[in-house]
Amino acid sequence: MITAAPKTGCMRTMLKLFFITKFKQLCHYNNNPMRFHSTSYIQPSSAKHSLIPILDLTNSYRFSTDRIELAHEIDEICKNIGFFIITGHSISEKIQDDMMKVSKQFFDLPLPLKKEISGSKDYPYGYNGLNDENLSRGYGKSSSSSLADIKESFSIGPYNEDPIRWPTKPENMSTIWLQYYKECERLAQHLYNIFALALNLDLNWFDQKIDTHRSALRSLHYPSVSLPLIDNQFRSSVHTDYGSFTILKQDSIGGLQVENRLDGKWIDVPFVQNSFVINLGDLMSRWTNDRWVSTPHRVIVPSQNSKDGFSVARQSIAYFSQINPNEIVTCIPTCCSVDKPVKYPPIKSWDLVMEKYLASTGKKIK
Ligand SMILES: O=C(O)CCC(=O)C(=O)O
Ligand SMILES: [Fe+2]
Repeated sequence: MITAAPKTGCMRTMLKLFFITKFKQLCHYNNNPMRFHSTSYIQPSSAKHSLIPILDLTNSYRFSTDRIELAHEIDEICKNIGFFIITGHSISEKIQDDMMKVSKQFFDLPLPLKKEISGSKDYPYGYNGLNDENLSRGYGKSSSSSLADIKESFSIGPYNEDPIRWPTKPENMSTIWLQYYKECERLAQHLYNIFALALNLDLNWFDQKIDTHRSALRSLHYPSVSLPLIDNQFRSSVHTDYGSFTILKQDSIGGLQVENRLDGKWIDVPFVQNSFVINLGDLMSRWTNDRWVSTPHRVIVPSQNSKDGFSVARQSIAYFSQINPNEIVTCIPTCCSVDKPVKYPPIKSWDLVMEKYLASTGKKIK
């Protein structure tokens, strides 16, 4: 339960907000709009849709007033762009580096070894090769690409459900992946707590919805290819993520872009050392009755990162946070009212996710 802050705490928070607002105004006029927390206080409305805010979580782990303040900021961001970058998240750089390294070793293996574990309708994880996926097919809008994404990936599901199918090499893959998965699980729990506050719910409202979650961890490799690409071909074609939200680690190569919903222009997601990109998925948007948005994004080959007519390879790691597979997704109580009637019929969370997954892998086209 959230308890009301004592009056002195209230005063302190108000004063703090006042000074933060003033500080942010200064930052803004110094042409540095990216490095502060909120989008809500000073930016013109178009900026709410065209900046990827950077949030430092450090104090939100320690002080409830900071958690509440952060929750307000996150609510604004999730209403407008649904993407933000977090620092101060408590996942060590060593664990992140190990995960990148072991994934690279896997992708460097000969194709038959990588294909030992392939995904199917019954096991939607394992290896997906260069022609296996077109994310925009699941997205199904006119801006979709008809060409496969130029990427390969390896994914796992939860460690406490069916046994995970591991490749035979590299040997330490399972240890490092499980460690990374569990760190993301912890970070996701913290984010759910903040999301609950942002939606005016009890801090622990999401706990029972995620205690048997079926989140997936996926490592992505975008190989070096000769340029120029065929028109309309992408490393990851335009899509929205399917589930609750994504915790993404990207390397410094660049190329991840988010669509500005107001003018359709593409916004680059900057690389920030030791950070994660958080973006909402379709399930969260539906669950909140569209109070929060699941924003289209894609990965292009950035022109500044090519060498001798070839693109430089890129790597990323995505943890797709899902809720319990049997949870019925129906409007979160604080997101619907007489003025905001429920928009969507109830649906089982796993059905929602699988529908899109199968469409993007061509196993079932919508
Ligand atoms: O690799 C990235 O930066 C983003 C990948 C992505 O959006 C996805 O797999 O859903
Ligand atoms: Fe995505």
